[in-house]
Amino acid sequence: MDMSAFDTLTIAMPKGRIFGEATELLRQAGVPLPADVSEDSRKLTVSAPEAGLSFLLVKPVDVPTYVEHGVADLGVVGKDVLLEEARDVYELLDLGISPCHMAVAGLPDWSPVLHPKVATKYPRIADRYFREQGQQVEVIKLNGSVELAPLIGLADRIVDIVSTGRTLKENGLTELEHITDITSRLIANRASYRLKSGRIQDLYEKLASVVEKGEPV
Ligand SMILES: Nc1ncnc2c1ncn2[C@@H]1O[C@H](COP(=O)(O)OP(=O)(O)OP(=O)(O)O)[C@@H](O)[C@H]1O
Ligand SMILES: O=P(O)(O)OC[C@H]1O[C@H](OP(=O)(O)OP(=O)(O)O)[C@H](O)[C@@H]1O
Repeated sequence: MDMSAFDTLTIAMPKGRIFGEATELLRQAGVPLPADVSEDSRKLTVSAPEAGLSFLLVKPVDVPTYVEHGVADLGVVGKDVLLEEARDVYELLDLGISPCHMAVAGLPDWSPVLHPKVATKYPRIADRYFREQGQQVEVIKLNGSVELAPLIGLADRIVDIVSTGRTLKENGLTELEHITDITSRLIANRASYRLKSGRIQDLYEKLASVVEKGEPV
């Protein structure tokens, strides 16, 4: 039996790094994911009407936008994106997947300057971090290959994600300060959270129980 649009839950899924772990977690929680909710698929929206579910396959940084505007009821997204985008959404659950951390890094022989230049994909996080440290910096926004900046004199330091540490190591950089730990989160649209509370609560509980068991996804 197909459910009405009112009962359908739309979930914004991040393509890329988080995707595999996120879909595996949903499967473990008993969510029937259609075969074309897959990294190989070029489809951007997939529905499973019999389960009352619909999936949007989107860029990770856009997940909070879809959820804030209510075109998705729920989303899966990294805490880094939530901190950077500062969207008006509920953060429901730490899914514990795709762990990494945000750090300040630089050349090992870096010596302090009064107003360092900081290159980053995360200008808000960097701004807030250095403000809290009482340090004035000039933030330079980049969209990738951030580790290059100190090597070629574009910046004195970087703020970026560290996971294995391989990118820092291979570029001769060293981690200077740990800013915050990052994992992926389940987020919800504020109105959906009230209007679809039964379905959202049901999925929340199933996911929370999988996360609590802590089995590798
Ligand atoms: N080593 C890592 N580097 C970057 N993000 C990581 C890492 N490990 C886990 N993550 C998580 O994965 C998310 C980024 O995923 P992904 O790299 O697919 O997206 P993206 O940054 O939009 O990709 P792109 O590099 O194409 O711009 C981050 O928001 C973060 O929460
Ligand atoms: O500690 P590691 O395991 O090396 O992972 C960290 C690196 O991975 C990410 O870059 P990404 O691969 O997304 O490329 P980008 O330079 O295009 O952002 C991140 O921005 C770091 O550069």
